[in-house]
Amino acid sequence: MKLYNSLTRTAELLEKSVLNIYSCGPTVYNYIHIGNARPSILMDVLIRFLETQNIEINFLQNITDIDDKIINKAIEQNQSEEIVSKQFTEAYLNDLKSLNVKLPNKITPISEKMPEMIAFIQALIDQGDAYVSGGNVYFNINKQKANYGQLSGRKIEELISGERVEIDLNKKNPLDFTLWKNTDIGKKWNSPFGEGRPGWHTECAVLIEDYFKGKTIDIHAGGIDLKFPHHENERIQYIAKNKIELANLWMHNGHLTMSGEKMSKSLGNVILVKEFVSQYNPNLLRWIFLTTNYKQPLNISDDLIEQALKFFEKLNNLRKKVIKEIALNNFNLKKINSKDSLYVQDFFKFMNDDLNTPKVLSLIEALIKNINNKVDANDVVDLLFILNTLGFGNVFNLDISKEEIAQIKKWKDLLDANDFVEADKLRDKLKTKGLI
Ligand SMILES: Nc1ncnc2c1ncn2[C@@H]1O[C@H](COP(=O)(O)OP(=O)(O)OP(=O)(O)O)[C@@H](O)[C@H]1O
Ligand SMILES: [Zn+2]
Repeated sequence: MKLYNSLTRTAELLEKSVLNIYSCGPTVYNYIHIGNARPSILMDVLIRFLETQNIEINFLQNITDIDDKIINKAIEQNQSEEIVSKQFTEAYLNDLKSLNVKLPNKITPISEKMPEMIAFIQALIDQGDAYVSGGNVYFNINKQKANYGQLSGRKIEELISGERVEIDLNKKNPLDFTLWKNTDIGKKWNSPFGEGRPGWHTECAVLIEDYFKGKTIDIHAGGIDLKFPHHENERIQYIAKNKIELANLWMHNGHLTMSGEKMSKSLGNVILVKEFVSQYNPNLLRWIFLTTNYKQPLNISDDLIEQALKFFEKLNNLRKKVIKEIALNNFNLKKINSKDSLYVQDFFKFMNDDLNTPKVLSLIEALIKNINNKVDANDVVDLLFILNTLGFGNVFNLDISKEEIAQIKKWKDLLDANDFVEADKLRDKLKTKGLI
């Protein structure tokens, strides 16, 4: 398949049978919002799709369980940092489950890798790629000028004059970033360079090095806001330490916005995942994300939610229609053609084209229309396959027991015999079960 690589700014062919993937996980100081769910659902769709082609996936994600935001929350709640991070790690995993997102192969809280972090930073100091100053350890950008800025596509001079860089007299170069932070508050670890905590960029780089044994991974994913400085700084440390690229391909999803502004905890314009799923079927969010290419920004609105509701209503009506065919006309879900149909071929073509999900949704619409015209086993099986691959769970569930078939038949007989009172009673029962 072809995927867009933020590093080379081209769509590149992905042709391996085993893929090592990393995605930056949440900082666990709060519940996640539906914007945070965009990278999770994106990776879920990508991985489910790759798995249909028997590609083996090794997917690692971190949990940032040490951070200033967690410390502040712990102080605010008068609780330990461990309790706060444990509470929100569990909430995060629950939210993923509620969205039918398959968990990564490995989820590692960064606090579990402290000796590895310290060894990594020490190695960078030993080789002159990092230095101790004012109790902190900084990465030495001057030594890596040739590689720095490649991911974000910015020149060092531009970055230095940029307003995002804070002036710090401890630094040799204003772009030098913190690998180890000497701090007064929060949990601290002992290290040869003093008590403190690792910086966020180092955490991801070390986890990747540790889990993937210092190799170049295939895909590194995360939201576009992480491209600079976070991913740039992850990458440069890895290059300095291991003399190889961190990732062959960098994948960045666009932001979910609300009224045109990035959905963000700090701005407060958030819909939490747990709020969303208590109000709507979680599949709505997945559908909403698929309406737009993952690289583009996506604005959530009442109108879009309305469109999603309509789509699932249509799908549910179709499901009932097929169930009726199964119960009353002995419709059999066996595929007649063993070869991939044109629909499935198109599905692969669109997905292979950098996950062109808007086109996939149009394809689903066409398939639904076709089945509505004539309930055909090949079409129904194709629709099931496509919905399943996209991770829509059992939204198009056609399972029906013999007993339920008998009840639908009986309802039909009662109607034919004009026994409307009994027919209505049975109809209510079948309706509650979502069968008609
Ligand atoms: N509005 C958004 N749309 C899409 N992805 C987002 C959005 N906000 C955050 N992300 C992504 O969610 C993932 C988790 O990030 P993280 O926990 O750092 O969120 P965050 O940046 O703290 O959120 P916020 O900006 O709301 O405080 C990252 O990959 C990040 O890029
Ligand atoms: Zn990261």
